[in-house]
Amino acid sequence: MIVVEHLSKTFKIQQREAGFQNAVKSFFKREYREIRALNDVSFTIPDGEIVGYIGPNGAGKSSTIKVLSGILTPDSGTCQINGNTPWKNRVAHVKDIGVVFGQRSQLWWDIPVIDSFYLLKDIYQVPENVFQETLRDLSQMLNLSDVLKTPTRQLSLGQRMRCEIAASLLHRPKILFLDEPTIGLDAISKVAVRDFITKINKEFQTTVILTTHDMQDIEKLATRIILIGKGTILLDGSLAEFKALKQHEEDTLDEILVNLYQKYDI
Ligand SMILES: Nc1ncnc2c1ncn2[C@@H]1O[C@H](COP(=O)(O)OP(=O)(O)OP(=O)(O)O)[C@@H](O)[C@H]1O
Repeated sequence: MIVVEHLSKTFKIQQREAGFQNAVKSFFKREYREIRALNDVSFTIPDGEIVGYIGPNGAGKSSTIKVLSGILTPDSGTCQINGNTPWKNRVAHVKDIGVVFGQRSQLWWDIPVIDSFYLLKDIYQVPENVFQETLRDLSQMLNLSDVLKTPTRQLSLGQRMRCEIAASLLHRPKILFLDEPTIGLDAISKVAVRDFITKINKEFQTTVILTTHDMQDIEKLATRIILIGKGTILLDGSLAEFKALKQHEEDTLDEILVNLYQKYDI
């Protein structure tokens, strides 16, 4: 169970005008602008749910995932995930969660994928027999046997993403945070990733929070949608409720979303 209450996070960004004079000026007097990345964010997610966490660029999606993973400490608010506060009980918390940031890698770049997996096994202290069993299952489900001996830097994006997802699940977490897991993937890889997420959710009741700009991911996977804009939760409901917001019969999910962005001016 994930319980998030009144999370807020503000970033201070250094600013200066272009040009040499302004560079010198800013060396002596720094000017900052504040960005409220999260503004009083609250939601509760029961075990086994797949939530689509959507919103425009810069809305606060990754910041939320970072707070929930314990990477970022909020300015205020609380978060309890299976009884742990992510940024306080980090060691206990990371055993419960898997995280994939589509734009970053958790695999070591120059070594074969299987070696990265063994390093993660040691980091998470996964017993040998559990590791072998999980590795076999994940390799089968994600079709990894051909790529395990390849260094990460030589993998295609789709191959790497399948390895990233496997890496996040080697310690059998109950909760999976996926930040843009299908970004840049071709149709075959997208479908493979979506099928896999559906499968682990059905088989192991894994709770999934998924951020994506691909509304087909949402349609295929999410039973619930949370819309965030300018750091504020604007909508929280079922996929059916989201679809019911269409203005014309032929509106796609993207068009419903664009209408909402316009309505909320985000
Ligand atoms: N480390 C940081 N320092 C300063 N500002 C940041 C930092 N991380 C995020 N921000 C700002 O916080 C806001 C929310 O960013 P965030 O990455 O959470 O958005 P997002 O919804 O994930 O966007 P996208 O869809 O583009 O990935 C943005 O305005 C961003 O510039």
